[in-house]
Amino acid sequence: MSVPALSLDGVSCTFVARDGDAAGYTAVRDVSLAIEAGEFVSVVGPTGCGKSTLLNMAAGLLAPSTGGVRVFGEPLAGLNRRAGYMFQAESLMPWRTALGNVMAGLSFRGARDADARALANEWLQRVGLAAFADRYPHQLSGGMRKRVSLAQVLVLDPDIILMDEPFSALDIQTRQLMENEVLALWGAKKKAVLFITHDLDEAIAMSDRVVILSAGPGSRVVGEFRVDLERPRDVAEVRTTPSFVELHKAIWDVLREEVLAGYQQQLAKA
Ligand SMILES: Nc1ncnc2c1ncn2[C@@H]1O[C@H](COP(=O)(O)OP(=O)(O)OP(=O)(O)O)[C@@H](O)[C@H]1O
Repeated sequence: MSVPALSLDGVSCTFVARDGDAAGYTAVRDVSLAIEAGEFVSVVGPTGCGKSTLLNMAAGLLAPSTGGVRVFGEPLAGLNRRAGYMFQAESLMPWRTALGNVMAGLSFRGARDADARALANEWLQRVGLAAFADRYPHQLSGGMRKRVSLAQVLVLDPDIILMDEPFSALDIQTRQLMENEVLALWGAKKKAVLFITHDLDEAIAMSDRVVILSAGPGSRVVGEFRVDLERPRDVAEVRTTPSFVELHKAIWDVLREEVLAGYQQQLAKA
């Protein structure tokens, strides 16, 4: 059997409470999830259930309180260096041009300037920004900045890509364009992807598998659905197919309960 690119093995994460509560707050409890090389997996769940916490553990930014993370079979200690991350927040360096931003990771890794420049230009071209290489982030649109971030991640050729609601700040049309671009790039050179979103349509349209987390505290996996929709997919078109609609209904049947539970908890906290 092949070794998964990424596996979370019975991970839990308890945050220490600031109010002196000795038990702290357990965001996720006993979650196991394996992503094969080349597989695109989305995790959905109600707001605040612990999706980002899972991703941060996979990135090595947060150590699990119990359980462990393995990367291609090796226990992860410290940062996950085989993974590239793309987060919801803007991550570009405002003092560097688009090209400078894409080159940065290569330079940090010790690449020769000319090589880094050539590869970064190649990636800017792939994400449709060849003509904008000299622009600074503030001179680019939100969608363009996301494209630069994408190039910044992919230029390093990571085996695993971790994405935390990367397009949630974009308008719907730009978002769909970006989703299609990600799928095209992923299809050309399949990597293991862990994609976090609260948008079920996006999760189904993009993924091979959708994993559902329960409402917190102590979120756990409450459902897992394989998405056998044909590829290549157009994220806007695929949503209108009967198989998509059927799958959406089946997943929503499970997710709805959790979303309602999460909402109730938020009201209780307020
Ligand atoms: N550093 C921290 N200290 C204490 N509690 C935290 C910390 N980080 C997250 N939490 C709590 O853990 C829970 C899970 O947070 P997380 O950000 O993983 O959820 P999420 O599912 O990604 O949320 P959203 O969908 O709103 O982005 C939340 O209740 C949050 O308040």
